[in-house]
Amino acid sequence: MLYMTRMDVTFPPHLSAEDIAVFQAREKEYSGNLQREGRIQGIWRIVGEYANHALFDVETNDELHEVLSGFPMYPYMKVKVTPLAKHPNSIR
Ligand SMILES: O=C(O)C[C@H]1C=CC(=O)O1
Repeated sequence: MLYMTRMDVTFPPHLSAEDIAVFQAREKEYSGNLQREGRIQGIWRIVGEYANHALFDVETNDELHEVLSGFPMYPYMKVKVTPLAKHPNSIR
């Protein structure tokens, strides 16, 4: 099942630049693993925002929730999920 997500990241002001760098490194590793596994099909930066759109391919809502809540930055993310169905005009 395909899901388009939007993740907005807001770090609390008490986190230092070093704390944030650690989160970013952990996030890169976690996200890279999901991309290598094919559970993230693509991820794009939303221009001008600390936010992304990502296309997930997972089996169930529960799996998506597990994957999303495993992101190291999850406590600092607002996530919007859009489930995708086949468009009747799609040629693929
Ligand atoms: O930098 C971001 O957009 C936050 C984060 C969420 C997933 C990911 O790979 O990075």
